[in-house]
Amino acid sequence: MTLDISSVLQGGYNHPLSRQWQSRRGLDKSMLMYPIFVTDDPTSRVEIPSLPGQCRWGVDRLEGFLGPLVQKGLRSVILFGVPLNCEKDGRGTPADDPQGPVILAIKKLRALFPALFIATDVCLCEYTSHGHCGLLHEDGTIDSTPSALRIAEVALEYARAGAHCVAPSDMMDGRIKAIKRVLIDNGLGNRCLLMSYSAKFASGLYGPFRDAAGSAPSFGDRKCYQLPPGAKGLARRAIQRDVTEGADIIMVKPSLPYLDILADAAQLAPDYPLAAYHVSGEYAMIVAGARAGVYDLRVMAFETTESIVRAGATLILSYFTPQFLDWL
Ligand SMILES: NCc1[nH]cc(CCC(=O)O)c1CC(=O)O
Ligand SMILES: [Zn+2]
Ligand SMILES: [Zn+2]
Repeated sequence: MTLDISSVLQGGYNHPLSRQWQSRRGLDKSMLMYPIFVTDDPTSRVEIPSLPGQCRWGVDRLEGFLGPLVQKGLRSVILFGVPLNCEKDGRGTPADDPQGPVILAIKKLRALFPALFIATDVCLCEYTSHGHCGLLHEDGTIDSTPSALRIAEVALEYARAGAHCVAPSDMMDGRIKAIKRVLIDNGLGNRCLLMSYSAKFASGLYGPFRDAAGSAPSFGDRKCYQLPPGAKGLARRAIQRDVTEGADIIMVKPSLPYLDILADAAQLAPDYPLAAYHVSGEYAMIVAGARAGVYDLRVMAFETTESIVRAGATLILSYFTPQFLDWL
């Protein structure tokens, strides 16, 4: 029997941590998911100048880097691949290379830290020659349907490698349904959580990330797939759409300029864990302001993060995670 998308709930609470995310609480360590950049030089550790304190890590370095954080209570990470020695092409072939950094890191982390929840960002922009998040028509516009299918293929490979969660950040129409379908059809529907970057805005706050991941588009921008900053109605529709397409967690991104959208999501999807991505530019601004003497770093990290919780987030993707493990 093939299950309908609307029949499958178990993928959303297969893991002890995803079960905790189903209830609402105040800020604690289990609500933090730490974004990690994994590169294809296994021994490298390269600081990212635009993201002070964050590095690109080779797979062999993950144990030394994450071990102490797991000791301090780190519960989950989200992996981003940064391929530096691969042949990028129009369909992002290296994204699901079995020897690529993300798949190797999933397997390694599953073995090293059995209790750590491993999410993977799913997108093509780090792997396409043009740097866009989907496949393109000849005229350079997005070809949405094959994009969603290709993204679903990549998500399936991450889930097969052992990812507890796949999180598509591409904003292609139909990708949540396509991914959920492929997970169900391959026996992973009840095991792999699908977290949708549902309301992801075309923001100026992704600069440091694109720098870190080498994922800036080589031409044009992402405004035909990421949402216009002023678009409340579209964001609400995107959230509702992803709920009906089978998402287990809804995400809003960036966070502080979009707290109203987060509050809307809490009201539109009250029965879902709600994630907020406190993105690279938000982190870099807070660090820069603290360095300029405008305010205390810790005070602002708490104030912004608690505001995100107040607006309705039950899960926060944060570059401040290592500091919060000391502070909380
Ligand atoms: N699809 C790629 C992706 N996944 C997460 C981020 C941003 C994360 C951050 O800024 O911290 C981006 C950048 C973008 O869409 O250009
Ligand atoms: Zn992308
Ligand atoms: Zn466009």
